[in-house]
Amino acid sequence: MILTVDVGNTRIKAAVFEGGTALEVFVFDKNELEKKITTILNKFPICSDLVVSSVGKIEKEAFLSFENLVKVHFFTHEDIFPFHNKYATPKTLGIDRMILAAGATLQFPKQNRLVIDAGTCITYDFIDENDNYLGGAISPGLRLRYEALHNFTARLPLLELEMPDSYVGNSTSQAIHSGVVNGFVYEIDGFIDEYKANFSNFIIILTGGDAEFLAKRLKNTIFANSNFLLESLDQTFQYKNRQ
Ligand SMILES: Nc1ncnc2c1ncn2[C@@H]1O[C@H](COP(=O)(O)OP(=O)(O)O)[C@@H](O)[C@H]1O
Ligand SMILES: CC(C)(COP(=O)(O)O)[C@@H](O)C(=O)NCCC(=O)O
Ligand SMILES: [K+]
Repeated sequence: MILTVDVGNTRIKAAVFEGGTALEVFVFDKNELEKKITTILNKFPICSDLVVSSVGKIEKEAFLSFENLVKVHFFTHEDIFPFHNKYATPKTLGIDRMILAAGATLQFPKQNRLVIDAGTCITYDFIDENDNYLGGAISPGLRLRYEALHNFTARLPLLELEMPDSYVGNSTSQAIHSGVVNGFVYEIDGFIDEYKANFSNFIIILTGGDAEFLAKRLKNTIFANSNFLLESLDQTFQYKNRQ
């Protein structure tokens, strides 16, 4: 039994896995890390390993206090991944993107794969059928768009996510909702169309905090798997142990 932990820029997600199945998923804030991990390990005392990927401000040191309970594995660029990394700056590639690419490679062998992670940022990662990781894109996520409009202007309010009535926003708030929500959906459909035009066959994996919201609104039919990064951590850890 292993505990996987994904430290993103907004929240921490964790799951206990046994034989490839998530038994329970937890979502919490950075300042609750120590308390939550302790609670989880008390609930699942037969956990042998704690497997982490972090792109947030939390480093390996934050997990060292658990070393008397479990083996701690903090993924880094030095680990072995099941794809050929063609990124021009492999050392600066987000470790979350590497785990997503590894999960896609292991779970969907020998095909083109596009992973879209709609979290703090939207990340796009493409791994071709020969297991070459080619790169993708990074753009602001849904919440970040609302916050950026407010933080970098004098007159735009900070709004909570709401479905716009129309693409023609007829008030300041409707114009913001249209720009943020429709812009977010159009961008992702636009990228998918671009990949479709260039690759006859590929699978799309949609994940991240906004995946469920997004899946219902895309023109392209895609199922959301909010736990894909946690599943990929489990699979990449099993892969590493087979090497
Ligand atoms: N309770 C919540 N707190 C923060 N963000 C949330 C929450 N529920 C949904 N979201 C959405 O999730 C997105 C962040 O996704 P998440 O996967 O948590 O990010 P990260 O992996 O970067 O930490 C935000 O754009 C926001 O719209
Ligand atoms: C792009 C990211 C900020 C996404 O983080 P997230 O939205 O998952 O919190 C992260 O993958 C990162 O810090 N990447 C480094 C740059 C790169 O991947 O090229
Ligand atoms: K992301």
